[in-house]
Amino acid sequence: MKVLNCEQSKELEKKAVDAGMSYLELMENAGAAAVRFMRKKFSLTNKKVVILCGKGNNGGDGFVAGRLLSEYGAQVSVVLVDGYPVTEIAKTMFSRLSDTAVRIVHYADNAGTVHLLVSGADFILDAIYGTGFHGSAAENLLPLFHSVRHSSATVIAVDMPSGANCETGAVEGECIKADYTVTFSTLKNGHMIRPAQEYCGEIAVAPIGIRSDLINSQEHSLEVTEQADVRSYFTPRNQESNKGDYGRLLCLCGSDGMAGAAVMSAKAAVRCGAGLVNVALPRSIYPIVASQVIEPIYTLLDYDHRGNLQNDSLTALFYALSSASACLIGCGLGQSKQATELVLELISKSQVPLIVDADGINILAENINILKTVQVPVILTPHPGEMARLLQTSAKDVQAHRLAYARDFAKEHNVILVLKGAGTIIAEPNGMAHLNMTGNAGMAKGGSGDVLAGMLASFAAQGMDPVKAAVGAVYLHGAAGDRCAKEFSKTAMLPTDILDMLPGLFLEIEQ
Ligand SMILES: NC(=O)C1=CN([C@@H]2O[C@H](COP(=O)(O)OP(=O)(O)OC[C@H]3O[C@@H](n4cnc5c(N)ncnc54)[C@H](O)[C@@H]3O)[C@@H](O)[C@H]2O)[C@@H](O)CC1
Ligand SMILES: [K+]
Repeated sequence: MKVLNCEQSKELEKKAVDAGMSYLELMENAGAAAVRFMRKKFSLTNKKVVILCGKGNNGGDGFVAGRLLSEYGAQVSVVLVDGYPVTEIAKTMFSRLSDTAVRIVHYADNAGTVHLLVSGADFILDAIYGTGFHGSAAENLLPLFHSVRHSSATVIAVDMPSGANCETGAVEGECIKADYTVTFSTLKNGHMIRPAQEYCGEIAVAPIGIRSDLINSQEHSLEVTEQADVRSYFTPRNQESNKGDYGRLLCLCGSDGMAGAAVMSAKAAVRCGAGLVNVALPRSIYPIVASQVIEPIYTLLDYDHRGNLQNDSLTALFYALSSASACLIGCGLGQSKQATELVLELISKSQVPLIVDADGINILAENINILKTVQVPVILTPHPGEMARLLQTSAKDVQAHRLAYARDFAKEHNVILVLKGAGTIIAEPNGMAHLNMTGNAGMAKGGSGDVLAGMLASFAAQGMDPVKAAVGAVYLHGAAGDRCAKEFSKTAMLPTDILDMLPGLFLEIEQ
């Protein structure tokens, strides 16, 4: 599903105007769309509706809604929160209120009255700020925001909850917490990115008369993954095929004390259809891993008494790499000197897509320039803490700028960056980003990331385009996690339960 940023949204409106619509018509349709949404959901006759209007075009939509709601029998008060409108179209819409029963109140002169109206309202329509808002809400409005927060009215935000940045999803000060947000033509960044997303409530995308061919052809740089997208990434397995047709995945995963990561990533890779999985691991953990997952083959790594990898192990590892179609590095690998050397060797020598997770990322963070020399697709799957290490900042800072940081990193280092966490972002080097909405807090447990890495690497090994492999794996991993939460609860579900939900998901995809 397409998501537009503010500039793209303005571009789309301009195209509609070039194609014959007027801005006034767009505003009339926007206000009418908000009212249509309300009428569909609620009975409005004699209901008290307070419409908070800013001085920009978002306020203009509010004036339109006020006029129409009044025609439909609601008792409407329009509050001018910041004085009279300043744009020509909003001024026109304001003037059209003069022959109606709508009561107009200036917040600056009648704050007490406005607080009473808000606290007694059945519905509050928030048309203070829309896509034109940046920074934090004006200080003098904070008591009003406070009243709205404490009112029992149903709050409907027009286009965007006021106080949220539509472009970045940031909420820097007070913000209206809406029960519903009615937006126009397409979703915008702020509806999908936290923390703004949390203020939107249920989001409805309403048409405002812009032709669908203009919407479809509008350039965009963010997409929310849908099941239909993911389904299209898979082709049915050919009846005549054999294991050689489904790729060979080499996994350099696991170390003393972290055998489970190797088990989970390898199991996930096998579950997701790879023809052959080869796990390279220290001989010391082989019995544990192989007893838990028997489908892979194993390349055993032997170390001499000084802890250096023996030559024949290195030869075996590079032989495995030469026949692999993708290589997963890092789950439970540790950050020993030997692991570091191996990771850097594999990254610099690989001729096939590389998936770098967990300790592989930590090692990369110390040697980031190696990415300049890599010619193959590289997919990094950091959680916010690992991303913070890559960027030498804090996880909190990463979380506050998820989309921007993921995008910038992917561009700068020419990698596919999978920034995990609620609302995982997959950023491509060309600026395109994909947002994932599946998954839940029950997945916030050690091991979930190993499962994801194995899934992603499995798809890449089978020849799926690396971006699709990342987008598809993230979506299915979250969808499987959602099924686990339903069946086992968020508290009790295990990362390995995610693996058990994959067959059901693939059955649906294969239909
Ligand atoms: N452009 C169009 O053709 C359409 C626009 N529409 C509406 O227009 C909105 C965008 O309108 P605008 O671009 O006029 O912007 P907004 O109405 O969203 O807000 C801009 C106003 O808020 C003020 N403002 C911004 N940040 C502020 C801050 N931190 N503190 C105090 N004041 C601040 C600005 O000075 C400006 O007056 C959309 O969200 C949508 O609701 C709709 O009518 C559909 C058609
Ligand atoms: K608004």
